[in-house]
Amino acid sequence: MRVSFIKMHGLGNDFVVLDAREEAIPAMTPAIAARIADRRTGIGCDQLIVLEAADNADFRMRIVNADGGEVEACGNATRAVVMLHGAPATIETAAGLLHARPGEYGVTVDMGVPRFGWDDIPLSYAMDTLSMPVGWDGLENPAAVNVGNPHAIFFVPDCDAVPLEDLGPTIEHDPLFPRRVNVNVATIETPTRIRLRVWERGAGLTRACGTGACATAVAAMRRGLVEREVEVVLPGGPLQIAWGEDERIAMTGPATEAYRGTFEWSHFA
Ligand SMILES: N[C@H](CCC[C@H](N)C(=O)O)C(=O)O
Repeated sequence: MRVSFIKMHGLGNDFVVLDAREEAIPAMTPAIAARIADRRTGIGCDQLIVLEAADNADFRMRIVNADGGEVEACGNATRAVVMLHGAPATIETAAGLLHARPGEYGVTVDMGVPRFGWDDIPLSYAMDTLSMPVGWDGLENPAAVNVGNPHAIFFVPDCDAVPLEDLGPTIEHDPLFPRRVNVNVATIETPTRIRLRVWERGAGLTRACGTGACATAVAAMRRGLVEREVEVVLPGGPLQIAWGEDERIAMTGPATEAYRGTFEWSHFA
């Protein structure tokens, strides 16, 4: 069966988008997803995004990491699918309903209210999630935030100097994080600007991470390091993050369609 796809990215965090609303696609298993995402033998992407019809939303968005694991949230992909939709949208995700709208500066997504409880992250046992009494080879005292998905955030003098390709997988798979974790290393440049690199759960180093930018901005605000509206600069470019008085996070940034194509499903099944 030939399947159509759209290759998209948000600041270089790239996606293979399958629109199953009109054209049904065969069952997506973790193994099939990982084969499609493989950059050498597949199409290649950080995440696979499957759009489905939804009863109480404009559509449902399923997010599958490059390792085949289905996860709750993806900020950059949310902007991408809303750009495809071309109008304000309510999107059903495993983390709940998201609201988003295209605008002059890209797409703005209401990412909802972040959670900070140790069991909301989740962590394996109770601890202060604003400054956790843990460390890994020089990365110490992270914050933890759940923005639909779990994030650990380390504030460091120079995020570019951190060997994230080595420490990322170690922290991602630490038993402290029963659902694993996205690993963020951030440098506060000014009260309105944060530099960020992310090792993503199930995808590795990416050019950008929307949920990572949201989690990092909120953690920095909770620590009094930045204002309530900041620019988060990732390797792929900047995102604007605001944390409103209503406790909801607004993320604004670009999304890009790269190309469209088709592939033979049986090649990956
Ligand atoms: N790796 C993330 C999912 C994708 C998040 C990232 N691509 C974003 O833009 O938020 C996780 O397992 O929670």
